[in-house]
Amino acid sequence: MDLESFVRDVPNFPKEGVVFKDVTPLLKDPLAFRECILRLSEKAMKVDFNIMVAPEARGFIFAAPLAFEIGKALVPVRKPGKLPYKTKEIEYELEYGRATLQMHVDAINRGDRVLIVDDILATGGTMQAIAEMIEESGGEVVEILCLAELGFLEPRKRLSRYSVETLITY
Ligand SMILES: O=P(O)(O)OC[C@H]1O[C@H](OP(=O)(O)OP(=O)(O)O)[C@H](O)[C@@H]1O
Ligand SMILES: Nc1ncnc2[nH]cnc12
Repeated sequence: MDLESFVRDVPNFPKEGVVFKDVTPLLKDPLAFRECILRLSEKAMKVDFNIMVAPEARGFIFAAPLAFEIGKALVPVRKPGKLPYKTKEIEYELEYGRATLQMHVDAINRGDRVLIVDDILATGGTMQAIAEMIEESGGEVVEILCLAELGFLEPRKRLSRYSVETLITY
């Protein structure tokens, strides 16, 4: 199945010059979404890790069924003010602006082996920020796994310290 055909380009969203990769057509097609989760599972099962970490909001959509499918722990990274316990946070830049993400201070323990999951890898800013929080907590990022990467933004250069796997490359 050609998963790429279920991702729609929306020019000039959320701002002029950005071509937004819209995954909602993929979510709306049960067979395509299922195929996507199974293909991500195949990749994730090759990795020796104990915790999956994913950012709000689109990361959750892919990480939750994936964690369920392969029986792994899931740690949510959220936008500010959403997590109820003590948090650590990081400010970062992504393709279309600046943002902040938070994680519970006790979510990652020293020695944890972490797989980070998201939908779109654009500049890699979001992944780099999450990796920093994980490493500050003593965890090791063993892989970054995303549905699609925007190769022309060269996220792999910025993430050269990490193993990066994706299903679609633009
Ligand atoms: O590689 P980058 O340049 O950092 O961009 C990628 C990030 O941008 C999007 O999230 P967004 O912050 O738009 O949040 P959302 O999932 O709530 O839509 C996407 O889901 C990734 O997390
Ligand atoms: N072009 C893009 N499409 C969808 N999500 C994104 N996150 C960052 N850049 C993006």
